[in-house]
Amino acid sequence: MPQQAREESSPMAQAQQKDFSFPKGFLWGAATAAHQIEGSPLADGAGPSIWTRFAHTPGMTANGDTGDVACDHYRRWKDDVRLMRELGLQAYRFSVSWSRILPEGTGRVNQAGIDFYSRLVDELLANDIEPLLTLYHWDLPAALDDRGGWLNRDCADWFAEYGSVLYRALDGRVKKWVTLNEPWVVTDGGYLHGALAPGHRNRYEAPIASHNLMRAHGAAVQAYRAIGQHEIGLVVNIEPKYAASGSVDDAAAVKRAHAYMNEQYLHPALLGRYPPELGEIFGDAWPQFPPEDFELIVQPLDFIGINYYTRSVTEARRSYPLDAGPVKQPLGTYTETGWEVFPQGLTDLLLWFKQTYGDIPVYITENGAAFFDPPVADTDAAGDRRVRDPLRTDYLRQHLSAIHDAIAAGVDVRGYMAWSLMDNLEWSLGYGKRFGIVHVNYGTQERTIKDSGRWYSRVIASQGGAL
Ligand SMILES: N#[N+]C[C@@H]1[C@@H](O)[C@H](O)[C@@H](O)[C@@H]2O[C@H]12
Repeated sequence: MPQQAREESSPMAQAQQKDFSFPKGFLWGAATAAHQIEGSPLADGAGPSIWTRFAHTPGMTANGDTGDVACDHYRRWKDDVRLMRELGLQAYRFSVSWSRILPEGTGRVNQAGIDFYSRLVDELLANDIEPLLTLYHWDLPAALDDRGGWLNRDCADWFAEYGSVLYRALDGRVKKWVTLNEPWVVTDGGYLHGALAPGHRNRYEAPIASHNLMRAHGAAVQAYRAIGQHEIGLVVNIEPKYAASGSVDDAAAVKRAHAYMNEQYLHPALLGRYPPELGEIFGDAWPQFPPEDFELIVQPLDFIGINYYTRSVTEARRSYPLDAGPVKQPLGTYTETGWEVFPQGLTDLLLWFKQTYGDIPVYITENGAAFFDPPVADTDAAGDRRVRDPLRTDYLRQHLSAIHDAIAAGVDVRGYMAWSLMDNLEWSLGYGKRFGIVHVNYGTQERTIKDSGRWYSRVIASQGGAL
C-alpha cells in the first residue's frame, strides 16, 4: 500500500481491509498469574510469598491493596474455568504459587497445594482448554527471600527442585511449561528501583539477581529434560526502542535501552552471552560471571513467550542507570498505565526476534491494555449484562493484526494469550488498573464478560476471520 494512502487510513480501517486467517493450530487463549487472581494466599498449608509481605508493608501498594482476596480464584476456580469455556478459549496461561507447593521454598511438599493445581488442570482439560503453566510469576517464597532470594546462587537449585516437584505431578497433562515470567521486571522492579517485591534499590544487586534468575531458568530446563516429555520455554517482556531524533546521543541511548530490556535475558538464554552494553550501563556494578554459568543458562528451548504492551521512543538524558528515557508522543494514544498504543512495534519486534535469534517458535504470552471501563450496564436485548470497552477491543484487534503481519513475513508465532482473562491485582498499582476481557466486581466477585471478551470469542471461533 502506498505510504501516503496508508497514513490516511486508521489502524482500524486498515485492519478491516485485510483478510485474516491465522495458521491452522494457532492457539488462542488468555493469561493470569497466581498472586493477581487467587486470593487465600495462606490457605491449606501455603507459606507466605514476598508479595504477601510487600503488600502488607504500609505504603508499598496503591490504597494498601493486597492479594488476600484478589479475584477469589482459589475458591472460584471451577466457575472461572466455566467462564473460559464460555469464551471459547483454547488455552489458559496461569502461574503456580511456589509457596503453596513448598511453603518453605524447598524441602517439605504441601500436597494440598499440588492438589489445587492438579484439579485446575484436570478441569481445564475436561473443557478442552490447554494449560500453559508458568513456574515463576514473581511470588518468591518469603522463606527463600530470608536466605537471600535471587541474590543467593543456591536459588538455581531451589528453583530446579520446585520445578521438579511440579513436573512429576503434572507433566503430560501440562504440555507447555514456562520457567520465568519477565525476569527484567523481577530485577528492574524488585532490585533496582524497588517498586516491586522485594523492594530493593541497589545497582550492585540487580545484575546478580538477573544472572541468578537466568541460572535458575537453565537449571529448571535441565531438570525438565530429565523428567518431562513435552515443551518448556521462557517468557520475556520486550519493547522496541525508537530513537527520538537522528542524533548520535539518541542512537547510543537506544542501544543501551535495547540491550538492557530486550537483550539482557534473550541473549544469555539463546546465545549464551550478555550484550556488551550491560557492562557500560552498570560499570563497576557489573560482575565477572563464571563462564560455566553460561553453559547452564543456554539450554535448548521449545519456545519463547513474548509479552508485548508498548514501544518506547527513546532519547539520551540523565537517568539511572541507562542515561536514556522515553519521550511522550504528542499524537499518541495512551492506556491507563501510561503506555502508548503502538501495534506496529509488535510487528517490528517479532521481525527483530526472528532476525536475531532465528526460527524458535514464539507465543505472544501477554498482550492487553488497561483502559477506564464504564460500570457494568443493564442488560441488553439478549438479557446479557454489558461492559462497553471499545478501546480494549480496538487495542486487541490492532495487535492481532500486527501479529498477522509478522506471521505473513515468516515469523513462527504459534499462539496468543490475551492479558488478562479477568480484571485483577495490578501488583503495586492495586485494583484500579483493569486489563481483563472479563470485568470483576471486587465487592461481589461477580464476573461479567466485557464487549472485548465477546469480540475475542468471535475471533477465536473464526480463527481470526472476525478480526
Ligand atoms: N502492567 N501490567 C500488566 C501485566 C502484569 O499484570 C503481568 O503480571 C506482567 O506479567 C506484565 O506486566 C504486565
